[in-house]
Amino acid sequence: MSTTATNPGWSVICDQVEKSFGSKKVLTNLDLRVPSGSILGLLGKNGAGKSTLISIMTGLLNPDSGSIRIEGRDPVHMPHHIFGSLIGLAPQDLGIYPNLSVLDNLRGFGGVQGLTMKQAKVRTDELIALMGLQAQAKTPARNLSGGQKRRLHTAIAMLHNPRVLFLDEPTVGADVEARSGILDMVRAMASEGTTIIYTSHYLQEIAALKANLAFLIDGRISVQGGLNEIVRQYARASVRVTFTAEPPAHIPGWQMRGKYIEPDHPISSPEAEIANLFQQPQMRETTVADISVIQPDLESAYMNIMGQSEKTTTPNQTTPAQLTHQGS
Ligand SMILES: Nc1ncnc2c1ncn2[C@@H]1O[C@H](COP(=O)(O)OP(=O)(O)OP(=O)(O)O)[C@@H](O)[C@H]1O
Repeated sequence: MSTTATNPGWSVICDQVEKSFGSKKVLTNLDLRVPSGSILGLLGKNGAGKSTLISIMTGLLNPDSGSIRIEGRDPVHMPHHIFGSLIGLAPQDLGIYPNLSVLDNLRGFGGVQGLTMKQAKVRTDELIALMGLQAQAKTPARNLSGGQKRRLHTAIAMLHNPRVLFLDEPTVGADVEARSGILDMVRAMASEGTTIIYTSHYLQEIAALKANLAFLIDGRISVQGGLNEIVRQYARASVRVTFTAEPPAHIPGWQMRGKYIEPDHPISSPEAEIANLFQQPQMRETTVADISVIQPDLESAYMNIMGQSEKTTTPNQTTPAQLTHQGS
């Protein structure tokens, strides 16, 4: 069956996926759809099940139940050669040969992934330039810095230009420069039409990639949508009023945080909150050092989404509204 005939527009489809380790249920009734050619930021707390889900989507782990399609095919039963050409995976643990140079790692893995020697050479040169590792091309991988190793590891998953690329925390341990190099590589792959599933705890990276977002909470994708859509729906503006000395005694609707106070509730108009604050009698005896308006952003949305999930007692009831996949 052709991909387009069965799943027009979807690179990844997970339906009702369940996975437990012993008595521990990690994924439960998980549904996920990822449009072809998009970048998905898969977000969730430590231990939420992101790596487990990636292992299932890449056929390394069997689900207990449910169905998975990658480009219309079941990853578990896919012939090895087709699987290899469709999927690229950079897991969290580094997979490079320490005694081989950067060049030989890339050319060697290129051969394993079915590239001809000529293709492997061309692609290796491209990736070395993209990674900014020209000066280290002949350096044994064991002598690279942590961030350089991480770049090499990520590049290996990209060698064969897979249709779907899974990157599990690709910037862990990377410094600012290495991180920027990895983001450039991801953008380059996305611009070629590769679908990318990207996990990270660095929200700024997800924002910089303009990725769509999926929040894995209590074993399922509880919220999914475009970046702007998520920020619009879940992030809140706030205001922060800092005092030169001690903040005033308790003001209803505000909470103290050291030398500053901020509203203890979601606000719709920062200006109205500030005007209201200055009408309070407690404010007469104080000297204000600074008033800042905090704009709604992904971090605020993340905290609100996670906060909502903590207030629920039953899994599968995490948010009142579930967003669609589109938009950014
Ligand atoms: N092979 C395994 N055997 C038993 N438990 C496992 C196994 N693999 C994962 N787990 C458990 O499943 C849960 C989900 O782990 P997973 O690594 O998928 O989370 P994660 O969201 O990727 O976390 P992190 O952000 O810390 O990388 C954790 O409680 C983990 O201990």
